[in-house]
Amino acid sequence: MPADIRVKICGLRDAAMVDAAAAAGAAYVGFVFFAKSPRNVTIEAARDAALAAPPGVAKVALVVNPDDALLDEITGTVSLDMIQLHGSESPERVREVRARYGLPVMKAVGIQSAEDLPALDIYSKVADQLLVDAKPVAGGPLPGGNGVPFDWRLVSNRRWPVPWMLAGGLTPSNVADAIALTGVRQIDLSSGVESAPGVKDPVLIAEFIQAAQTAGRPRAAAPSLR
Ligand SMILES: O=C(O)c1ccccc1NCC(=O)[C@H](O)[C@H](O)COP(=O)(O)O
Repeated sequence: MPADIRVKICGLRDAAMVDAAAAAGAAYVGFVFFAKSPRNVTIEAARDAALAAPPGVAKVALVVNPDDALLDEITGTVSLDMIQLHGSESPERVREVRARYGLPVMKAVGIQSAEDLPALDIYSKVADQLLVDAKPVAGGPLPGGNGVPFDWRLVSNRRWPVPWMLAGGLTPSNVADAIALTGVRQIDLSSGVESAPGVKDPVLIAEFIQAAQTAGRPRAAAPSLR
């Protein structure tokens, strides 16, 4: 039987949110370091929140075109398992960050049309994981976390040499379709489990993870009539 679907709940801001995500079965928790986001955390708040993550739950720092000074401060303060680069970082920058911090790097790639797909092949050669997300609206305030899906058929049953996560507008109601259509085994989301911008809802988190894991399990064979 394939392993369970692994869910990353992104944009957690305190220990209570981390507790709720971990209790519901999240495999990853994400902290957003981006001042314009309603999910932005200070480095100190992320440090405290990360301490609430039990062993086995990976702690991810999400940054957008970070310089080394910011990454030095984050990685020197917060206990982390992965860095998520969510800006326009080049493949060379992905390599540099991996080498400098000794942490796995997940590179987010925004998808809107088939023209965006070659970037996934390029980044799959330098990153440890890919985050296949909806492309943000041009001129919009946030590079991610916009609650907007893309056309999942573009990545239907696609594989890369590294693991990947699907993101963009996923909710408890549409996650089963997303899994069925793409064959993805890892899911990332943020706004789909919020009661208000930046405020995670523990009930929605539990509902989402339950829906994702149910959808990811192979169906039992129909009983024989004889
Ligand atoms: O979530 C944010 O506020 C954010 C800000 C800046 C860059 C990226 C951001 N989020 C990226 C994520 O990893 C989200 O989980 C992903 O884009 C999906 O978001 P959603 O469509 O809200 O589920």
